[in-house]
Amino acid sequence: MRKPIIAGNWKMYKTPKESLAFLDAFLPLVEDHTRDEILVCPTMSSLGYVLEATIGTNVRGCAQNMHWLNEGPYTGQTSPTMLVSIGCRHVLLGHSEQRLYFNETYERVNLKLKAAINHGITPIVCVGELLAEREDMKTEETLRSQVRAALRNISANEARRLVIAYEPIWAIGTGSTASPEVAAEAHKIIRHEISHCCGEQTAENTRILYGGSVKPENISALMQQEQIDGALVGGASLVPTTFANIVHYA
Ligand SMILES: O=C(CO)COP(=O)(O)O
Repeated sequence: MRKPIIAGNWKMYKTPKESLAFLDAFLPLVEDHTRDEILVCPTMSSLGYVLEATIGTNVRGCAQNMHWLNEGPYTGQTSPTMLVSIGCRHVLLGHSEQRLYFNETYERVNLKLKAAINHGITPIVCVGELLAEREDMKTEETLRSQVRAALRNISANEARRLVIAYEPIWAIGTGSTASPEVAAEAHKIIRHEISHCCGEQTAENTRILYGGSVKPENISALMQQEQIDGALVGGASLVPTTFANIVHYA
């Protein structure tokens, strides 16, 4: 059984004060919820506050990125040991906004993935095709090569905690969600490639989340697909009641 994850990616929104105000409103709305793991991913400046405010609750704070080394002359970066030191046990890796605007590559995602695993941090690796790739019938090829590059030299044992997020770039922030069938088809391709890289059992156990214009109105149809094990929510996770509704309708 794969326990679903509902994660809210706050991107570059919310100061520490706004993050804490969100949690004040949100935590009571989901406090009895045990069916899914619930994550929020604030910016680095808010992460410590969020981690502290969620101690003893069913919500966890997740970093939006990290470096693969423990320390060094890398301005602007945060290391896995630094995340662990503030109690952070989840990280997003290879988000499309990192890939599109900050030259993130799957070679680096692979290094980060290994570092996360070595530090006991659950990695949520993002993959997903551009609209042009979908239109050129290159979705399968793109997803397979992304998964293969991210999972290079990762053993089945290391991939135990792996989570993948399928986020088609054409669905992010556009309001046009992938249909449940289209998403499920992509998840099947991803699961197949995981099986290729790390074995069938790993593929069966890996949670694959869908992301891209998830809202309270479309979450339950998406979650009805056997292949879809949760959601990575952007814009709709910024408002406590909206995100709580997504958690409840999932
Ligand atoms: O990028 C996303 C989550 O990581 C999706 O963003 P939206 O839900 O705003 O489309």
